[in-house]
Amino acid sequence: MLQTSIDYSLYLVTGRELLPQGKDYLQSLEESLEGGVTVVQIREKKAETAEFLDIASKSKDICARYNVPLLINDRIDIALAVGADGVHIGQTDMPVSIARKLLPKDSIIGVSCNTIEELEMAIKDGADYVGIGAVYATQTKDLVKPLVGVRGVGSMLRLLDGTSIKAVAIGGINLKNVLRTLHGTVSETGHALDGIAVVSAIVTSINPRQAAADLAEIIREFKKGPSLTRGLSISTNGYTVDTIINSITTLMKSIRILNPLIHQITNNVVTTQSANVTIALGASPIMATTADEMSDLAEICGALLVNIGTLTPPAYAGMLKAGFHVNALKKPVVFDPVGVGATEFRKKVVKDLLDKWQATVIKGNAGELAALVGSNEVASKGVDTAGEGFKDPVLFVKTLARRERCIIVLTGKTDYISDGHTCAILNNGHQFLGEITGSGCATGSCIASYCAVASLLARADRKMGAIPGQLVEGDMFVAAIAGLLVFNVAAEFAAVRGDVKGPGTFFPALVDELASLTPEKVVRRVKIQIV
Ligand SMILES: Cc1ncc(COP(=O)(O)OP(=O)(O)O)c(N)n1
Ligand SMILES: Cc1ncsc1CCOP(=O)(O)O
Repeated sequence: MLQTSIDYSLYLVTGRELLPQGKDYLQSLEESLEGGVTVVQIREKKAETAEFLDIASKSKDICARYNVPLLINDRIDIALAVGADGVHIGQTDMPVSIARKLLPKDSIIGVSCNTIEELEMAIKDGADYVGIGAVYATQTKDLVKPLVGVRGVGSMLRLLDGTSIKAVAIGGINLKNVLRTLHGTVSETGHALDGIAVVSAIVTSINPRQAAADLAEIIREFKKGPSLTRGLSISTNGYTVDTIINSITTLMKSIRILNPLIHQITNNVVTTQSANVTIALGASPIMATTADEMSDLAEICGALLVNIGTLTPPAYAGMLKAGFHVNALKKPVVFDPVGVGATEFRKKVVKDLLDKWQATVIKGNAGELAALVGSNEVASKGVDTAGEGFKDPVLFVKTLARRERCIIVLTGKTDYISDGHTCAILNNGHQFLGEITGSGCATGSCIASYCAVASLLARADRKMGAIPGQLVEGDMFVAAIAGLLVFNVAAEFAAVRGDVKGPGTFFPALVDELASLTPEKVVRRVKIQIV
């Protein structure tokens, strides 16, 4: 089989010990191939040589009928004996150079990689493909190395730019997280995985044909969708102020009709304010933190907001579950890493959350976003930015959006929003917003509310941006701008009201203005620049 013709999309690693009771191994393999598995690796950790040989030989015959390459885990001798298409070798197995000498010309050699250093070595050694992992926790193998996480995979994929080496990710990947994994692992340079390797997601199924078909469809749709290169915005022709304003007008009108439910796991300083702001916009808040209810809430909400302002271990457990379920249902997740730079615990939690689920929008001030990327260009004081902001905020948000595969909102006197390609610069708002607590958190509620509307509209009308292979459907870039703009313009109207004497009377007036704000009033005051 020609190396170039190999499709790594859905790579099955076998695991006979995981078969459902009564399910025959060869039957399961054949059904998996019917469902769309494109590469098979026989992984037999406990079989004696004779048994391994028998299984490999029978598996080879079945794979040949489907024209699917068969690889052998670890054992060069078995690969040679059954005429397999190649081998998969781990870091402590046979070196690639020796395997290459022993195997026939054009054999495929895959290498497991857990770190950048291992990947660099695999490239140097001339591997044909790499298996990067484990991405997530898995029950299938006792892991001795740290989890790579989706963002870790993305930073490794960059190294494959300009090479012909293919890459699959492995470890804990299943139907619920496969799209999130494909989306989140795309590198800053746009390098995507060639495929996904799974054991339990197919082998444990009583219907492996269906399990494989479901995975294969998601992978296929992702690969052909523009989300591969565009991330979470939908315009391929570029945005203009007019197109953005038109879309915001639609979102503002639709929110009062659709009244989306916004699930908010937020901090206990701002819960009531954020809920009231959400209602004033025309959406419905539900403020719930308990892990046990996250799966049900994901089904009924239009979007999720996760705000770590007053982080507690139970809320953290809820956040992990909520984002996972919301990702699986392709709904938006807005993430507000409040005060991430303040403590090591917050830093650890933020890294973990972003590795476990994909944020649609990350919103933060300069201090928070600097801490998120580990930069000391901007300092924080608790939850606030200290001193000057970024030297080049436009470049910063564009780069971070590409790295995190989401929309980045950098808040401050001037707000910067980017999808990694375009940046919107907003200059609305009022100084009172900086004199009350929770205005930043409430902005997160506004962004989540409009993200929900954009996603619901897209699902209802394919023309509004629904793309099957995309992690979240609808234009999240415009939705994020809408959230900021509506909140900040309402603040401008509230601040000049006769009944507003200062920050204390400002907040109720702000809620009133949000409740009565029209698209026409927003259009009149908008100060936006697109770069
Ligand atoms: C595609 C793929 N990637 C990684 C592995 C893991 O291989 P290894 O590190 O050799 O561990 P074992 O599978 O031998 O336990 C793999 N098998 N396949
Ligand atoms: C073989 C292997 N190597 C790293 S994780 C893993 C097991 C993957 O199994 P599953 O897909 O069931 O998590």
